[in-house]
Amino acid sequence: MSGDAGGAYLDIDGLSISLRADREHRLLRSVSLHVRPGEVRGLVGESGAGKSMIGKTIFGILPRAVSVVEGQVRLGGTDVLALPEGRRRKLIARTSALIPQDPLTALNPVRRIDGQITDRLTAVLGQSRKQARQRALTLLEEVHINDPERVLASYPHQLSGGMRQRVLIAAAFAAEPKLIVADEPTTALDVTVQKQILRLIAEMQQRHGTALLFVTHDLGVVAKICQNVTVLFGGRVVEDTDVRSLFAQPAHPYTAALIKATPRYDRPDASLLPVPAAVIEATRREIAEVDDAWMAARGLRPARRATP
Ligand SMILES: Nc1ncnc2c1ncn2[C@@H]1O[C@H](COP(=O)(O)OP(=O)(O)OP(=O)(O)O)[C@@H](O)[C@H]1O
Repeated sequence: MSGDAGGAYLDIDGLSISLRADREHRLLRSVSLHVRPGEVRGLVGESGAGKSMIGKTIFGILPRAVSVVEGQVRLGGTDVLALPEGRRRKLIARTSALIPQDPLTALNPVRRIDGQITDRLTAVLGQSRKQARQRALTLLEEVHINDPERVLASYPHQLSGGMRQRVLIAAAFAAEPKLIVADEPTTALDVTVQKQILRLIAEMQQRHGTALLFVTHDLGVVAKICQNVTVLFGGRVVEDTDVRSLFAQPAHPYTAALIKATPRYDRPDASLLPVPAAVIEATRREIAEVDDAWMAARGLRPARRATP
């Protein structure tokens, strides 16, 4: 495992979250993860691994049923979990942005695109409406929208899925955030549009030098745009490495199996092997042991053998 925190903008250290109703059942298990300015880090795992919970913790939007048990989430050195609600919101608005999975639900259906980009600029950067509108036009050009005036005047339903995602990418970069979390941003799009959007996110990230945490279940996407990767299983980090090493020498058997289960763009005919049940079982056992040690260290009762 690498996990070098030096110079990172986002530092997550020992983060555990659990259900309020059962604090010993952790959904995230002592997760540590770091993203430096200019770095693209993939956060990979199958459905239910806890990827979205990490993003939700950073943005302070965890579901009510869930709470943080321990750990730190630092943005530029400030622990957001230790801040009072108002200050936390301000810090996050000033420094961080989310590119969500589903562009349609992320946009307000009854407002024109204009206000949905410019609000952030007036509120966060204190720009006048006129300045904000000019900046919005420039941003839409940056995301390769040819007729930005028309798009600013449109309602979300008047745009295609790909166009809506371009608008959200423009909105995410609008206030020059230090950190962007992209939460499966291409899942809702068809394959050709996915490729364009992926390329666009990479291009914008490089131009702006942003720290980017790219959440995905697809190792193929990781190979394309990430430098480093954190692999989650059952809310626990099983591997944290650079992308080249991940594919050349996966350290964890689960990661090795996941690679074999991932379609390759360069070898579309290669056969795919599902992750073997034995690997999943062994990884679950490993996590159960970690849970036992975690509970013992806190003087809690010996663990039930719950599956992660
Ligand atoms: N609102 C909620 N209340 C309680 N538990 C939840 C809630 N949402 C998710 N969970 C649980 O938290 C765990 C992690 O879920 P999370 O959505 O972070 O996974 P994920 O890796 O993002 O999956 P996906 O790729 O399907 O979005 C799962 O066990 C899930 O059942």
